[in-house]
This record gives sequence, structure tokens and C-alpha cells, in this order.
Amino acid sequence: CKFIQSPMDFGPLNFHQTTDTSSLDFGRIVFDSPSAVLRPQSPKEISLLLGFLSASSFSKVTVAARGAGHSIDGQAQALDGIVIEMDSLPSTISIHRGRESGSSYADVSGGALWIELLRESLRFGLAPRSWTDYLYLSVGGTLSNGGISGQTFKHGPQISNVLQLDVVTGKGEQVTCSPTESSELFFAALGGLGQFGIITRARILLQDAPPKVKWVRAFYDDFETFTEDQELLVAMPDAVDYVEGFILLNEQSLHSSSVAFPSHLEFTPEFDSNGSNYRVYHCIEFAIHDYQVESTDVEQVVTEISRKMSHIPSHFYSVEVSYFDFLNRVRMEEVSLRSRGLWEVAHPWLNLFVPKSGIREFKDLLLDNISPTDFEGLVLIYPLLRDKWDANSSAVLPDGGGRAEEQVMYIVGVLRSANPATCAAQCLRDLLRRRRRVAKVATDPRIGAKQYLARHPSQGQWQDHFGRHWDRFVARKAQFDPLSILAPGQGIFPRTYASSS
Ligand SMILES: Cc1cc2nc3c(=O)[nH]c(=O)nc-3n(C[C@H](O)[C@H](O)[C@H](O)COP(=O)(O)OP(=O)(O)OC[C@H]3O[C@@H](n4cnc5c(N)ncnc54)[C@H](O)[C@@H]3O)c2cc1C
Repeated sequence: CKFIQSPMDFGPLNFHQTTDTSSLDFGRIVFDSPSAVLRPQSPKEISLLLGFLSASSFSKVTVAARGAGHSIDGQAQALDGIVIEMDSLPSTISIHRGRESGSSYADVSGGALWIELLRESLRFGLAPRSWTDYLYLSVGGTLSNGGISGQTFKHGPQISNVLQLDVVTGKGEQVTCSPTESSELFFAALGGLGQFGIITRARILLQDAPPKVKWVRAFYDDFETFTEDQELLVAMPDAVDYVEGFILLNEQSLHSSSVAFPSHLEFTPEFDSNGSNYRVYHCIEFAIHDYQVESTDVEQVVTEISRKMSHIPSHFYSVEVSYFDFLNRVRMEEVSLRSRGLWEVAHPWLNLFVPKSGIREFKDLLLDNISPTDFEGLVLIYPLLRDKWDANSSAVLPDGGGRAEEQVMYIVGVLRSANPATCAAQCLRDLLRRRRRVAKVATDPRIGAKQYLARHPSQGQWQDHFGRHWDRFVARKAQFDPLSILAPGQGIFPRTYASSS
């Protein structure tokens, strides 16, 4: 098709030649090259492109929005199609301070990074309520998935903290939508894997930002006690603002998870590798916002909470840091990994929502399938509460595998790096095979997990993933992107032609 020769002119649209970045993401597993790149200066240009493609009966061109390109499996790529680089949209951020609490918000471009929104909103003493651990991700990219971090138990994922969106649908229509206006598109786009439209603006709820945060870590040698304490903390949303946790598999995972934590840890665990009973440890991380008002003694609150916890005696550490440094903590890990050449490597990550009833079995499955001694990276694990998610959004959570729906579920992130010095091509293939095996067993009804951020290899597997929500997802696709032009890198719907629709 002549249209996709690049560089090219299409009316007022200026296409660019593909670059290495347009076929690259954080995963470094899939490298699908597009035929052209669009760097739009306005949503109108995106609308023109999608309007043309959906009206043209011969075209089979697909289009992927690329936010920060931090997907793992090529989700923001478009083989032989067009990649829209969202960072070219003017990164306007406007902050509105409401008179009442809960009425402040930011209007932000879909291509802006969360770090930019944080910096701008802090100038007004405000900040979004719900975050991801890493802030160099785009607003449109995380809202197309969920957006999860230690605040999710309290405020829900990022997709539960959006008031309004501007979306360009697969048909090229520019639509402003909200829970009350074009609500089907609003909920479809949130967690919608980029399938229904391109988010060009989001209105994000803000709250008063605390100047400081009390940041706490406590260590455990027993998984049951670790999860019981995590569940204790998420049951205290009035006192606690953030809860996460990780499994410490070896010395390296202890050190890499401690890079940003500004306190010397006296914790020297013995990862006993003798025999089959390899010993692992666990760490809970929680935080409390410190508004520095006389009426609340945050130190006292931490002490009271620690009395209720059952961590290893004396292995409880707390520090006070600025809110900005706390939210931006993963940046320090990035800098440290970059300095050792360990950031731009393959990342065969696996993320799952695991029902509480299956978490113990899942942990055993995971430990059976990774060798703790050579694991490089981090295993995150912390509880979320189901009622903080809006069931109208497109995000998929576990059904509970026939059990009564449980309020508590866990997010588990197996964030593994494949250092090419120690893990070359065959080793990476082996890690990907093991990732598939763990995902398969975990998503069987026995454990009943659902993958987060996954790219399933066939439509049948996507159908299994969506389960009872598949028909709604398909109907939304038919309504907003009937030719399946958008986000081909997710591998859900094959592109169809206008003439056959
Ligand atoms: C270091 C690191 C840390 C992370 N931490 C977290 C975390 O704590 N919590 C969490 O929930 N996730 C986390 N993630 C995952 C991250 O949220 C997703 O990978 C997300 O997609 C990244 O956003 P992005 O801008 O890079 O998206 P991209 O990879 O660019 O795009 C992802 C998908 O969204 C589509 N898309 C992109 N922009 C738009 C838009 N404006 N409108 C519609 N569709 C769009 C793309 O086509 C693609 O299908 C992390 C990832 C990394 C690499």
C-alpha cells in the first residue's frame, strides 16, 4: 500500500521515518517495526488519520499510540502500521483547585508523564491520589491498563481517579466523555488496552499533597504472618496511605529494593541454600502522609501501628522523606541499574491479580518455578481491595474461580531482568517458557488469577482472560473501533476491511 511508504505526506499530516524507538519497549522481547511514525501536534491530527483510515476501503493499516513505551510484550507497537508518538502532543497541564475537598483536578495531555503531572501539581500544593511505582510512564498508557501502586487499596487504581477523558475513537471521532457523558466510551477506554480510542486528555482527581511522608519497612521470615500484617494495614485506610511488600529471594533482591530507602538496614538474612528448603524473607513497606500539623503526631501513629504487627522483632525501620522523593523512589533504582548497564536489558515480567484464597498456593508455585539464587529483579506482592475498582471499566480482575467473590486480592509482580552477561538468548527463551508455565497454572480455576499487562498469544486466550466480560469488550470494539485499527500490538482483534464490515 503506497500510503504507508515513509516519510510521507498525507494532507496536513507529516509522517516520519521509523526509528529504533518505534519498535522498542521496556521488555526488549518483541521488536515489530511500523512503516511510519506520526508525531501529532494536536488531537485533530489523530482524528484526521483515524477518520481517513476508517473510511478507506482498501487500507489495512493499523495504528498504535505509543506513550512512554514501557510495555513488556510489544503492546505499543504496530507491525507495518503507524505508531503515534504521544509525547509530541503539547504537554499542557492545567490545575484547578476546588473549594471543597475532593473537587480539585488536573487536565493533562494523554502523552504527558506522571512525573510531569506531579511536578506541576505540587506547585499548587496538590497531587494525584493514586500512583504507579515508577513515574516516567504516560498518563494515557497507564489509564489504558489500570495504574496500580501502594495507594490502590485506599483510592483504587488510577482508572478509579479520573473524572473525564478526551478520546479519539478508532473512527476518528473526537469525544469528551465522563461517567455521565458518553459513559460507555469513558468506561471502555479505562483499562481498555488502547482498543477503543486514543486518550488525548485526562481529568485527574487531586488531593492536598503532604510535604513529608513517613516511610516504613518491616521484615518477616514467614509468609503467612507477612500477608496477615499486610491485610491488617489495608484495613486501616484512615491511618495508612500506602502499602506494598516484596519477597526477598537473595542478597541482590534485598540490596536492589533498598537503594532508595535512606536508612541503614541491620537486617542480614541467611538465605540458606542447603538442601531443598531454600529460605526466603519478606518485607512490608508502608507509608503515612505527614501534613505536619500539630494535631497529628505521625511518629506516634507509626508506633501504635507497629505494636499491632508481627514482624521479626527489631527489624522495623522508619524514615521521613519528602513526598516527591517518596513517589519518585524507583528513579533511584533506575539510575543505579543504568550505571551498571542493567536497565536496558530484556524484562520477561509477569504481573497477576491473585485471589486471596489462592495466594499461598501461588507463592509455592512461583518459588517452585524460579531458582531464587539466580533471580535478578524483584517480586512485588501486596493486597488490593476489589470494591475500589469500577466494574464498568474494561480492566479484568479475578472472578474468584467459583468461590464467593473475595474483597481482598493480591497483585504480584515478578519483575525479572535478563542480564545478557549471565542470561543470553537461550536462557531468555527458557525464562519466557517458565513465565508461560506459571501464568498457565496460576490462571487455571484452582488458583483463579488474572494476568495484568499481559499480551495473550491468541484471541481464544483473550476470550478466556476476559471471561464473562468478553461479550461486552467485543461489543465496545464494534462500537468504537469496528475495523480494529487500534493497538494491534495487544494481539486481540485482527484488522478488518471497511468493505467487509
Ligand atoms: C519500570 C516500570 C515500572 C512500572 N510500574 C508500574 C506500577 O507500579 N503500576 C502499574 O500499574 N504499572 C506499572 N508499570 C507498567 C505500566 O503501567 C504499563 O506498561 C503502561 O502501559 C506504561 O505506560 P506507557 O506510557 O509506557 O505505555 P505504552 O507502553 O506506550 O502503551 C501501553 C498500551 O497503551 C496504549 N496507549 C498508550 N498511550 C495511549 C493513549 N494515550 N491512549 C490510548 N492508548 C494508549 C498503547 O498502544 C499500548 O497498547 C511499570 C512499567 C515499568 C517499565
